[in-house]
Amino acid sequence: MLQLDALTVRFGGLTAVDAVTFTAEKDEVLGLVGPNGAGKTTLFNAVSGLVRPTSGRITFESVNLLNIPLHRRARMGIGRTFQIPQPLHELTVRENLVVAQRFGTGRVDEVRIDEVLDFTNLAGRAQRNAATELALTELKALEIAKALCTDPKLLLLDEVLAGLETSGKRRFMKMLQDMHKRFSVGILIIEHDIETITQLCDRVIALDFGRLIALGTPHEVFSDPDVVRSYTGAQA
Ligand SMILES: Nc1ncnc2c1ncn2[C@@H]1O[C@H](COP(=O)(O)OP(=O)(O)OP(=O)(O)O)[C@@H](O)[C@H]1O
Repeated sequence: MLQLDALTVRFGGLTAVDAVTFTAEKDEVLGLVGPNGAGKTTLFNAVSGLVRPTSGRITFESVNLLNIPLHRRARMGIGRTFQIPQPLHELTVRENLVVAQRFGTGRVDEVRIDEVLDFTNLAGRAQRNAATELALTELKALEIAKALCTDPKLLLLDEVLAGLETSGKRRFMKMLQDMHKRFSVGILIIEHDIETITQLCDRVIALDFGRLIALGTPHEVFSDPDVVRSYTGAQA
């Protein structure tokens, strides 16, 4: 579904993503790991259209994304969440979903919004102010809900589980697994926690200094000497 061929993003002299090649399929949950600064968010930005690649190619369902702007990528089915939840201030939870859906699809589908509110356990909070009246777990659920409203085929999730305590994290992981099946949405997820990635993902990509250093099952990747070294080095 999504294919990256030698994708490279440079910021001046810094190569944030360095000739990365891989394919993500609709029926899988794919993890993206690597130490801080490895290039994970930049890769997401290139796929969603926030950053223009320096070289290489990104195709989605065989369409070259190079000259396709952000909103059209959303309409093609590429959804994303941000590391720091970004609700629209002054608006309720439901209004946030309406805005996100209109941007991502060009229309408003109240039935879909109700279904998504229900699925993300936000139905009881629909009339609350999204910026000031939600707990962290609810804010993160809203990020997922905003993306789900746009009927995505592929969701890019940027550290959606970060900051949650154990039980919240467990509930959220279950929601992501259910979402993958119920809405037939492929998932590409950035996450630091090895246990979470191992439980959630079919395959994992490890980046280090922008380069893809391992790709395989969680077990294969987390036992790869280069990955162990990159994680140990990062902690040291
Ligand atoms: N707009 C930008 N301009 C210049 N440098 C940038 C820009 N965005 C990211 N970088 C740099 O590119 C490199 C990769 O950053 P990126 O945020 O993609 O890493 P990451 O793996 O997502 O890190 P983290 O886990 O901390 O979120 C870093 O060295 C970062 O400082």
